[in-house]
Amino acid sequence: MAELLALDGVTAGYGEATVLEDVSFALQEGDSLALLGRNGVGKTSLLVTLMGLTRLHRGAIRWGGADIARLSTHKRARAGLGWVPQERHMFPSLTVEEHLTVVARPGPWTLQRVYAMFPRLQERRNNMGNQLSGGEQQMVAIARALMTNPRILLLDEPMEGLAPIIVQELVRAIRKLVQDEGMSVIVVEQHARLALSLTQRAIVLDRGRVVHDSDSASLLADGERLDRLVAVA
Ligand SMILES: Nc1ncnc2c1ncn2[C@@H]1O[C@H](COP(=O)(O)OP(=O)(O)OP(=O)(O)O)[C@@H](O)[C@H]1O
Repeated sequence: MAELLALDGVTAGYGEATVLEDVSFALQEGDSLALLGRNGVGKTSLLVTLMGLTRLHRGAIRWGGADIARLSTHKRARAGLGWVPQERHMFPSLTVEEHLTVVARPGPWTLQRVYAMFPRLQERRNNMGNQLSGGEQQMVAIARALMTNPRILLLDEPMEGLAPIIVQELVRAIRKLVQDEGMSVIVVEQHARLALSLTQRAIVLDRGRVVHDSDSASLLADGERLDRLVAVA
């Protein structure tokens, strides 16, 4: 299958400060990646770098084979990078349905299909952004990214701060996206075991460097190693 995304020796950061060091990996269409590591190791910065919001000091980022280093965030989104940032950016004066329709672009993901993925959003479609629970906001954030018809979803700690029952609902939806719909995803998650159970491949960062790269199942099976890599010291 064709290469979707490739990072080649990416060193990036904020201004002169370097936060990511020599990060390399490649994903094919339909791949799912768990991006793990302790707090502050650079996971969010990696997603932000893919969106062009850090300074790329060295290395290359290829998207569908083309170098995207000079593309604006907006153009990267239009090119199919579906970013779901940690802050969910709800608009208090828009309904759920308006959140979804204003960003819609042609493609297989329609309002109907997104509602089938998140039935709760269909029930809440006339609610305003500020009348939603944290879990519902997270669903809107993912659904909104789907409405742009992305080729990959970049999910930044989608389960953070959510009640267990909502986490279950979200996990079911993400699993469906990955396994049944073949959606490419990168999931940043503090709940490492959960992220590993959702994905095929896992990368662990430590102080901005890749310190582990394997299939998710084998890291999940090696609990001792996993704890060593991601547990809070
Ligand atoms: N906008 C910014 N400007 C300067 N430094 C930043 C900025 N955002 C993050 N950093 C620094 O970059 C480093 C990596 O942070 P990042 O948020 O990417 O880590 P993370 O692994 O996602 O952590 P967490 O799980 O806590 O979100 C940290 O040292 C952080 O202080």
